[in-house]
Amino acid sequence: MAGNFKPVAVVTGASSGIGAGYARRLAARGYDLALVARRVERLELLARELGEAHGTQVEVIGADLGQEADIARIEQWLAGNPAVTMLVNNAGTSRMGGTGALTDADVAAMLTINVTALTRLTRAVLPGFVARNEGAVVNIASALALHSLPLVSIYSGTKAYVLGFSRGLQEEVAGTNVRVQVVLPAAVATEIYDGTILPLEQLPPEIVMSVDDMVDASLAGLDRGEGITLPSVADGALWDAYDAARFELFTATQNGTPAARYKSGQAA
Ligand SMILES: NC(=O)C1=CN([C@@H]2O[C@H](COP(=O)(O)OP(=O)(O)OC[C@H]3O[C@@H](n4cnc5c(N)ncnc54)[C@H](OP(=O)(O)O)[C@@H]3O)[C@@H](O)[C@H]2O)C=CC1
Ligand SMILES: CC(=O)[C@H](N)C(=O)O
Repeated sequence: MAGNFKPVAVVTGASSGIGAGYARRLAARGYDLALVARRVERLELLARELGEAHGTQVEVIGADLGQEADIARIEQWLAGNPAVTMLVNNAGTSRMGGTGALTDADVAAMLTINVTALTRLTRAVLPGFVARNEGAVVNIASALALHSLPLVSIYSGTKAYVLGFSRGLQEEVAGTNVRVQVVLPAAVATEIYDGTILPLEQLPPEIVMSVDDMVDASLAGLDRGEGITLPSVADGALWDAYDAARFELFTATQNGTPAARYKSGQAA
């Protein structure tokens, strides 16, 4: 733990859904919190609830992570706060629609909130975590990091970035006590579906997880030392097989010779 500070967990996107779920569970685990989102009134209600329930000290930080000035402000706050020992990069947005049909603002929001802000906030905490040889970054990706679907092509791409970035980071901090966990939930019952062309009610109920189940599974994964957590996947060996195939394929690319099927006149 840093100095004499009580550990502080920072949760972005804590005004609803998965982020609010993390805030509740981390408060119960004894963390003080810094909660980031645009809807400050919701964060304040949650702060009051957690203060009463657990004595949690909560800093409410209103910020629009789609805006450069706000990202920079949170970066500075994180970099200058050695009590922070956990960053949950949860804030995210999903704008559904064909790639050509989305507005430029929709596309910018997904790229900025899901990719740029997550990257910059991670970069802000990482040097302190490494210097203190402690700390955890929890990045919320999605099962769509593994499988792009039409109507969410850009969203899927942003989540594939979160997965790839997090895996690289895991290699970077290997050998230290700094942890990087990437979480790949499938459908979770939250407001992210509200007002979209795929409202929650249209999903088969049996594929939808509750926020509490998802957060509890993810924290159990963190406790188990997992780098990659798939809360709804019963057979953990599926990931091992997938990752082994991915690595075999990558290894096969490390070959300076064009494959025979790409050479004119040669059979595949
Ligand atoms: N629900 C699901 O099925 C799944 C969700 N996820 C991911 O989980 C994460 C949380 O989403 P979920 O809980 O489902 O959805 P919610 O819509 O309930 O929560 C999204 C959170 O992100 C915050 N947020 C959105 N835009 C901004 C912004 N511009 N600046 C700051 N905060 C912002 C919202 O706060 P505010 O509006 O107050 O700013 C809110 O707290 C996302 O990264 C999402 O991609 C992954 C897989 C499945
Ligand atoms: C399609 C979505 O927006 C969903 N939140 C997911 O990540 O599965």
